[in-house]
Amino acid sequence: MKIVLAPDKFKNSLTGLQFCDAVSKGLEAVLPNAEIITLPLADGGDGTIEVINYYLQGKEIQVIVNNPFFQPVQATYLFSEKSKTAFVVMAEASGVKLLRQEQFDCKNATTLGTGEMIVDAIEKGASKIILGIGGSATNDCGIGMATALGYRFLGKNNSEVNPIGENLSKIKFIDVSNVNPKLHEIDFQVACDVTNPLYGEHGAASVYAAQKGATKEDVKMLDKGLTDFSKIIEETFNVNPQSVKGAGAAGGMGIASKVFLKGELMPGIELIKKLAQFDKKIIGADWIITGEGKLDSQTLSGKTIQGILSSAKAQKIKVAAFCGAIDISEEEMFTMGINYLDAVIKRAESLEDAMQNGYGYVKQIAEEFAAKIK
Ligand SMILES: O=C(O)[C@H](O)CO
Repeated sequence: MKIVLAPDKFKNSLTGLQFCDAVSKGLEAVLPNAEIITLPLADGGDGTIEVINYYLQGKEIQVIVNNPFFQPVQATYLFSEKSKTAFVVMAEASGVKLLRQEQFDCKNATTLGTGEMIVDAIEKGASKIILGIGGSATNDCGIGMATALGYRFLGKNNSEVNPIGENLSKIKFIDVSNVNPKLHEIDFQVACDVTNPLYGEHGAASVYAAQKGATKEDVKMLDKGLTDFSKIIEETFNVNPQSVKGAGAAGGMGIASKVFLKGELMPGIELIKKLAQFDKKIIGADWIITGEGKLDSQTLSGKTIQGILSSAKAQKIKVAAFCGAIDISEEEMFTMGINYLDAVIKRAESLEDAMQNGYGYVKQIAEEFAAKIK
């Protein structure tokens, strides 16, 4: 029997790897001869660094860069000397997680620090960079990041424009003559957390800027900035930003990654599945066991479990989900393609007990499951 363990994290309770450890122990107690393969996954958000490092076997690199408001901050990225691959998460340098809510002010924020992490990775000799975008405090269409890489954004009288969202409409010309010469030797893969277009009703500013401190007027001004700047992008790179899915991720970092880095954009889960060689490693499996903190109909749209279900369906592999809590009906579960479902909360005395003793409960769930499929 071949069983693949492919969980997301249980937020504030178990990491994906702890889940795999608990489930392996539970399965081995009942099915000592089963072949168990551990492939933790993530969608590009929280917990992704740990999962990526499982596959990359990289070293944590600490570097001082600019935070969203041009102040020094220590940011961490991963680097694997062996595969010359770096994994850079923009939120480390340019994310809302660095700020208190009252500091959110995306019109004045920059992605410069993300570019500085990329420069550091290039200097370390990276030939491939995986860039996770999302959770940003910015709406600068990636001009801060691009500035760190040598692009110059010029306004009236060829004056250099400070790389913040508020200034996008001032840009008349992009000077590419001083771009870091090593930049285009690097293979950039970009994990986007959303698929929004750059501007308009569903664009970066209209949908996300208010969460990052923009007033109604700011949102309008930022959306106009993205619209104006998209024309400059099209003139310079011959790419229509509005036709790029995910262009509006992270305040326009989606399109920035495409035109300035020549990166390939994809949903976070798909990128991590690729890194894990997921579709290859699950060949011939009898079961895939997945899990996450809470399973509800919303979780199933576009997140980690959805990515697992699509791969499992393509190879006709049965799926079991062990979750913290469940908020879907049995009918929904079958429609989604889940064949077996159990939850920690059914056994725990309270939410606190479920969170604190998740490991033991998950192991128990795995033992019961193994006894049923034996
Ligand atoms: O950073 C942001 O703007 C959101 O996470 C969407 O990408």
